[in-house]
Amino acid sequence: MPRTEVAEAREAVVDLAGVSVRYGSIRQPVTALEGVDLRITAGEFVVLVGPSGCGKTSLLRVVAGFERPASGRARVRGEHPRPGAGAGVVFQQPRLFPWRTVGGNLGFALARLGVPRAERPGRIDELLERVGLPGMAGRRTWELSGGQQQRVAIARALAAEPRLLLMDEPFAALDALTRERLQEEVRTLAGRLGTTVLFVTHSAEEAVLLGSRVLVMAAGPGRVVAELAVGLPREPDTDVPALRASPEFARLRGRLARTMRG
Ligand SMILES: Nc1ncnc2c1ncn2[C@@H]1O[C@H](COP(=O)(O)OP(=O)(O)OP(=O)(O)O)[C@@H](O)[C@H]1O
Repeated sequence: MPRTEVAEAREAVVDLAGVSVRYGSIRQPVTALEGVDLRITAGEFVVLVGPSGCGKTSLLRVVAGFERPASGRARVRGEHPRPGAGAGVVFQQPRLFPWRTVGGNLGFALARLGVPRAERPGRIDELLERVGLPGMAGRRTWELSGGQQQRVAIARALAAEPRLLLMDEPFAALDALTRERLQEEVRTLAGRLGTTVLFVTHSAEEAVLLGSRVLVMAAGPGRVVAELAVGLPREPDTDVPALRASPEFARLRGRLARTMRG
């Protein structure tokens, strides 16, 4: 690897120092986050876990550029975070364009990325295949179930093959089988493309399966209280179903669940 690439690989993609986020009024302030430090380097898959209200979404919103910290410093690749700066974002709700078809939603994203018109139908079919919705390009989004809509939103984020992917409980509304399938898809894809991911979940199992590093947060005020390095294999050809069944996976999941309870 040339020297510049080595330096880039070590450079922080996300760099937060002493970040605090406050909502509400001066009379009734809500401190969602207090003094959070977070450094994520290229290719890391960082998962945030913690009880409801501990500031996970707020942290993601700071990195996405939707929320400005009340104090502290936030940088994404050395710059102030701003929406549309290249990070792919998947929210808890799908937020699709209701007036476009499924293919229209994906085609719009591909067009914005400069994918030539002639290549778009093939790319759309491939993306829908990946999220388990083959042949659904012509459907209206309102004809889809909530879980199916969320899969379209995930396909839209994957379409851009972003270098930074921010995901806020993206699989929460899906049935167990679809969730497992998409966990495997996102894990493999991120590994193959070297995508840096910041992912929010309530599930210790999901956190250990996906994350190379898991940060445990606590509320009142929202902060990071523990960190777990996950040393499970991440090569693109990893047999993920076998990994799920491995004793090491069970050990890590148990350890994280205990930390989350404690
Ligand atoms: N727009 C807002 N106005 C006022 N308070 C807010 C706002 N958004 C979030 N909060 C408060 O900030 C705190 C952190 O919220 P946040 O959504 O970041 O937590 P979370 O860990 O993502 O929660 P959950 O797991 O339930 O999604 C909570 O106390 C919440 O009530």
